Amino acid sequence: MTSDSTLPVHITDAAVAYAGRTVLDGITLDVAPGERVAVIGPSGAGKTTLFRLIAGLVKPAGGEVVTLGRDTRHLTGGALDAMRRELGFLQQQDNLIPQLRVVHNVLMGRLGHWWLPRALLSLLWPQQVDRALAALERVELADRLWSLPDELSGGQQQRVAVARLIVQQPKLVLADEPVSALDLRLGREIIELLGQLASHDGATLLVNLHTLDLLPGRFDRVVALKDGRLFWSGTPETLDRALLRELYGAEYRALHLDELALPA
Ligand SMILES: Nc1ncnc2c1ncn2[C@@H]1O[C@H](COP(=O)(O)OP(=O)(O)OP(=O)(O)O)[C@@H](O)[C@H]1O
Repeated sequence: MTSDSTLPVHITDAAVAYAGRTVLDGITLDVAPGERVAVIGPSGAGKTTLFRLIAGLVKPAGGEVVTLGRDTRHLTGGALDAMRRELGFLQQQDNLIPQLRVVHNVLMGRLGHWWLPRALLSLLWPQQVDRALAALERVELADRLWSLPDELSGGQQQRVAVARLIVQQPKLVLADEPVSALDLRLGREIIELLGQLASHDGATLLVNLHTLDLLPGRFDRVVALKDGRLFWSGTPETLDRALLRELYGAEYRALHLDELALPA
């Protein structure tokens, strides 16, 4: 049983250990429906592990993790599949299947909604092409319906991956460093498209973000992790330089955070 099963993410005092080494500890975090949350912190802080924990890919060594109303400690088989259907993933790269044309890659987002025969048929004869096209129009790639991923730039490939999320209609999107391989302008486009999944499609959004320039105006909340613990949480507007220095330590200069435009 859970104390609040209505939240997309409800984590209480969770810990994760890899081979006996604790990498997340004392994590308590609630995320509201439709909220856009950026997860930040230095390398090795535990950001990816937090996403894996929420997705049910790792089980908490202690505490409780409830994702989309389901306690991940007890999820197996069909219940796990059902939760994953409602979860959308976006990684830094390699989100697309290189052998499949854009239309098929986008329609992979429907796979979890289709019976197996329809899914197999779609690989030969794409089902719901109009749906793929509408999603590609939203990411301004309607003219690339029949391209192969290799024929697209890195930014275009990420936009196709966002189109796949649009057709999937996940309740919760976990985007793990989705713009780390892109320059600032292309990264901004992807973050804005992800934001529309929240504002237009009602999804809840968690983004592991290294590019802090993209925070203002695009996220409701920032959650900062350090050494496997929740270090700070607040709005992007309340982040200040002293806090970032303490959070990032030696990485502060290497990441050029002293050049970041901040209130103080
Ligand atoms: N499968 C694993 N087995 C053992 N240790 C792991 C594993 N995955 C991650 N770790 C360790 O857990 C800690 C947290 O890693 P994680 O990838 O979650 O950090 P992160 O904040 O996402 O880092 P980065 O920003 O560099 O990607 C690190 O010390 C890492 O070495």
